Amino acid sequence: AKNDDKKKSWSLSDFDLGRPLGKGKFGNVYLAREKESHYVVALKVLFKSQILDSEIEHQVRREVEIQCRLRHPNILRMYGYFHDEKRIYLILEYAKHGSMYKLLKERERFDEKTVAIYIRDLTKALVYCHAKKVIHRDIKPENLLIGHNWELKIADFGWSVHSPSSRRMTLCGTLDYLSPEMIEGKPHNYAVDIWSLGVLCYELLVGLPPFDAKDSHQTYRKIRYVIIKYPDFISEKAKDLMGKLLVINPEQRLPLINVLQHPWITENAPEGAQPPAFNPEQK
Ligand SMILES: Cc1cc(Cn2cc(-c3c(Cl)cnc4nc(-c5cn(C)nc5C)[nH]c34)cn2)no1
Repeated sequence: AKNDDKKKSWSLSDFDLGRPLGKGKFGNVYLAREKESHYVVALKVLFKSQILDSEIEHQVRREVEIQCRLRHPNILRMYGYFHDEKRIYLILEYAKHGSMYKLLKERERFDEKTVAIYIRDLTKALVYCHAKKVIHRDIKPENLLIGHNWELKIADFGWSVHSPSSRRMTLCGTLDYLSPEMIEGKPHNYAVDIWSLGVLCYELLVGLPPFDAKDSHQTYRKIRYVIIKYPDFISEKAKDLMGKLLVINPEQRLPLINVLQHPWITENAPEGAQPPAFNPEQK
């Protein structure tokens, strides 16, 4: 029923609502099923009052306009949106296996072949975004969901912008993924996503982000001087790739296209290699 979800203007009565999937500051995400097709979606419900109060209306508008335009297997689809008097509803793809954040907590860390597959797929999604002049700016386990075939999907484009941008962002949430130029409020571009790809690679391999520290000042300092310790179980090739992504000068970071040709990726995540399935009982 591809074409009619273009023409159709949706409303809440088109859906049976299911359990809450996640709660956020501005609203919640519910499992939902479209009544006619029985198609299962994730319905993100945002309160207009909260949005207007917090002046993040432009952010929500941008999230919608950006995510509706992006079509990629490793980017969570937005099928449409609608609103009623009090709320805005975003009709999103349902990611069957939840967030990378939860999976990482459950498994502590992943083996190098699994991480290389995730990084390969995330890099392809970012190459696609950058080709459409979109920088995500908020790549971290909380914003990555796991689909039906255990494939990674970038979600939550609430922080994405069109490059270049120097929009001041209230530093809410973890600092661990911020690049040096964002910390210093300098104009930033696509290269911030290359930096956060390096941070994510480390966290998936080690189980902790590379600049983890007891307080934010220590984290700032570690980021600004790129102070990283690699555990001895990390391979030389993995360290080589992260060392080429976590570079202070944005221009000197390894371009995403070259990430796909790096030996650690080509040897651990050859074309066609799929992410492993993690069954809940498998501990
Ligand atoms: C508000 C608010 C909360 C969030 C974070 N968030 C995203 C989801 C979510 C989405 Cl958008 C799509 N598919 C999902 N699948 C799950 C899920 C599946 N399992 C087995 N467990 C969970 C959880 N969550 C999904 C939920 N919360 N963004 O804005």
